[in-house]
Amino acid sequence: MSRTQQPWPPVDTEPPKAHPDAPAPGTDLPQHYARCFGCGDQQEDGLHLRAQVGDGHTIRSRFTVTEAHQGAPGLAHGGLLACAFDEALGTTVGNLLRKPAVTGKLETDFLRPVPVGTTLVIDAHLDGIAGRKVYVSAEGRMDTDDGPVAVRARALFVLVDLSHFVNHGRPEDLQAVAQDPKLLGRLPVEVNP
Ligand SMILES: CCCCCCCC/C=C\CCCCCCCC(=O)SCCNC(=O)CCNC(=O)[C@H](O)C(C)(C)COP(=O)(O)OP(=O)(O)OC[C@H]1O[C@@H](n2cnc3c(N)ncnc32)[C@H](O)[C@@H]1OP(=O)(O)O
Repeated sequence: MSRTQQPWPPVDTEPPKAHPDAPAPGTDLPQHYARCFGCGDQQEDGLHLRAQVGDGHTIRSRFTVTEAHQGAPGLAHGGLLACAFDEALGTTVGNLLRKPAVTGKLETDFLRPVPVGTTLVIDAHLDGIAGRKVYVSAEGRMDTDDGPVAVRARALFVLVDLSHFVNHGRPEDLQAVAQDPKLLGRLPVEVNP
């Protein structure tokens, strides 16, 4: 199978435009949900991604592979690497557009094995928007921002109304958030895509 990529974005898109209230370049982003496997501090073995806004529709995330994230001995599980990219890409869409969105499609290219102890530096970029469809891509480098690329990912996120989460989330978790809103980070200003 060839690694030749299809054109990206796969459809005609408008250039992305950050929301006027999007956090400025240099801003450290809070976790979006304390129980999120990707970023939450209440998930002991979660990925604990930390993200910072970059220039020009980008967000840089960092994720350190721990013993809990192994697939083969001493190496990161590919599914968890995909999870890290899902989080990094979703954070980019949510924070720059200030609108809720969910992953519709996520594809990953695993270029190098990633040993336990590695910190992946993941640079994600908003690529284009077509109606509710938001195209975003990222690459993850080993340990430093100029390290070798280990993983690349591309995703389609679909903008949704907040009712998506209210209608589909498990009631006890929604209730926990209602009782302790601090479980959620900064919510999007615009709730209607
Ligand atoms: C209270 C919290 C608020 C949060 C916001 C905070 C912001 C702060 C910052 C940061 C947070 C983010 C960090 C998290 C990161 C992790 C994100 C995840 O892991 S999300 C979980 C996994 N994903 C799902 O569970 C989706 C499950 N799927 C669905 O619910 C639906 O299928 C959905 C919403 C994706 C689409 O359903 P439809 O009925 O609304 O719309 P239709 O018409 O089907 O699709 C819309 C368009 O998208 C295309 N589309 C949809 N899925 C596609 C696919 N797989 N491939 C290609 N196109 C697809 C369709 O063809 C359509 O295109 P055409 O408008 O007709 O051109």
